[in-house]
Amino acid sequence: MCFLSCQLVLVSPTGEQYDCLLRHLRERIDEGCGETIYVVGMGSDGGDYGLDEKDMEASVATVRSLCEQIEADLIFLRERVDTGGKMRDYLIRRRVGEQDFLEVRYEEVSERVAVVGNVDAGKSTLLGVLTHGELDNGRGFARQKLFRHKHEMESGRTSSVGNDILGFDQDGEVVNKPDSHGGGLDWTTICEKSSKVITFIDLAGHEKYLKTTVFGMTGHLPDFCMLMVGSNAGIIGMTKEHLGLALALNVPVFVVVTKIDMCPANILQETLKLLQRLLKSPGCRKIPVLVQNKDDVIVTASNFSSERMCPIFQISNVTGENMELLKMFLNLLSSRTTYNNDEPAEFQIDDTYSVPGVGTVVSGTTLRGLIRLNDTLLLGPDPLGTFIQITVKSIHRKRMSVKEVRGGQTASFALKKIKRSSIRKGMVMVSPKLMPQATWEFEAEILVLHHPTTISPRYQAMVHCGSIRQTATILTMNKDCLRTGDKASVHFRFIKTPEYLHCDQKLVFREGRTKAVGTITKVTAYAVMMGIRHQSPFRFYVSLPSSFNHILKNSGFSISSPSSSSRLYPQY
Ligand SMILES: Nc1nc2c(ncn2[C@@H]2O[C@H](COP(=O)(O)OP(=O)(O)OP(=O)(O)O)[C@@H](O)[C@H]2O)c(=O)[nH]1
Repeated sequence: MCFLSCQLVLVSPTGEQYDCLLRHLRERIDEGCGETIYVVGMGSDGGDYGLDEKDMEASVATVRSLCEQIEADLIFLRERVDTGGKMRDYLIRRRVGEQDFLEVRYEEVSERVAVVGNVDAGKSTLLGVLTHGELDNGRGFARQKLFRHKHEMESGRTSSVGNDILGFDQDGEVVNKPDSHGGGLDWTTICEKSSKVITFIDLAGHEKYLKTTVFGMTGHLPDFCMLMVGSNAGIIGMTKEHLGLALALNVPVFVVVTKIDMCPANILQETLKLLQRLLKSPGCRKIPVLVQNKDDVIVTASNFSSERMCPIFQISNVTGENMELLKMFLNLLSSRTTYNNDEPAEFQIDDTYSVPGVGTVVSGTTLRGLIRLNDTLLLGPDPLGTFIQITVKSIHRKRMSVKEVRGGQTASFALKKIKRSSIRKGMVMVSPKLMPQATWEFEAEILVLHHPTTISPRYQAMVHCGSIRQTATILTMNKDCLRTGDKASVHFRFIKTPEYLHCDQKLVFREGRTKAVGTITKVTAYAVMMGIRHQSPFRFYVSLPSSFNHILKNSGFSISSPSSSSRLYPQY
């Protein structure tokens, strides 16, 4: 493999070398979830670089041929000339697959970006500008297109987790087109025309909605986090909380500083200085990079998820300044999470709907494995910890009917013969092979990010884990009490209903301004009534716990019922 480290490797490879290059490229594309940035004219160890015109042409021809073999597009990004000669950066992206079902295609390459930041930082406005292609007027014009709930429209605040998509074609151009009727976006057309789709998860900025934000960050599995800061307001309110949350959950963060059109130069510089200081602080340990041009975009995008680099963009939603750099970055963003389709399927539910004519619909994220139409899965746990068999009758993804969904993809499923009221957020649908068990108690290693006094046993707070959101009590811990900055191993117990949990899952533990993050280390199944209920009135339990009465009392058979209003079809 050492020949790969020579910059001349692509000029005229032998058959064996060509196969090796192909294997190497395939691996990189798989690692990058369908795309990679490829530098021509530089050895793989970065040591030798530079080619003359003739060798560059021959090398590009080889790369083009490699791309044809793996059915990928080769997109030119930039050329650099150094003393050693020329180097070129290309984006190589796998082409979209054709889906024969209902003749719709869906994109291969897709990233989820959580949008956070303080109230008025311009989150909804930027999403409106990006996804609807029209600049803002500084008085809330662009965000109008995004508001989903009436009360948000009235107060101008985002309170629900919203989703918007931005599609890029093969040439990196935005596919979303301004809508002349003022209505919503045509997701089907966007997905059909795109080789890459970004889904934005617009999370609330107001402290009042922190639980929605935490839920969005834990439950929606974002690949990246876009932290928005108003240049005139600076690092205020929830900015640090949101940054801390993203870092604690290991989600790579990039920063967008908005409103540069209305901010005096000295205030903008002050905001940038404080931001850089915060990012470099021991709590964050990031390398801030002010993105000024296309080269900065390519360098930061290439090193983003693997390195500690944190790009900072300075934009205006009103004049559109630097918007092209941000769009280019979004097009080049590539996550490193790989999913194995052979694993048994797991899907977490984060919302339920009643759709007239369709029935009960659940939406959420496929955590792993592949789910196909007509698959039989186990849905649960209910308050008694049981799971019921269900069959997947239809699948929607980004508002389109599809035949299957894979790990990392959001989707909604229509379920037959099941009431919406018997399903709640935090439930899962999993492959029967997993023999799922519900759990009341678990242990986690936690870090207290903030607590005004001390945390001790019997303390109760809300646990967010994936789409689970339930109060839990601390039963025991390996320290007498915990203060801000303390780490401990803590034993928790849910107060209302058992949940389906895994070791290694991240969790957020919060109540008011108290916040702790952690990782589940042990899941206790002793108090679980495990069984599979078929769609009949009969239940059977594999084991009865000693604390049976206690559990019944605690669960009260009451499932927290989802809000009664029948909403629109889920926007996945
Ligand atoms: N001049 C100027 N105004 C902007 C810019 N971006 C946003 N605004 C204005 O700032 C106000 C607040 O923007 P929003 O998008 O609602 O802020 P937000 O962060 O989504 O706020 P929440 O949804 O409440 O969390 C609106 O009136 C926008 O028109 C910008 O770049 N320049």
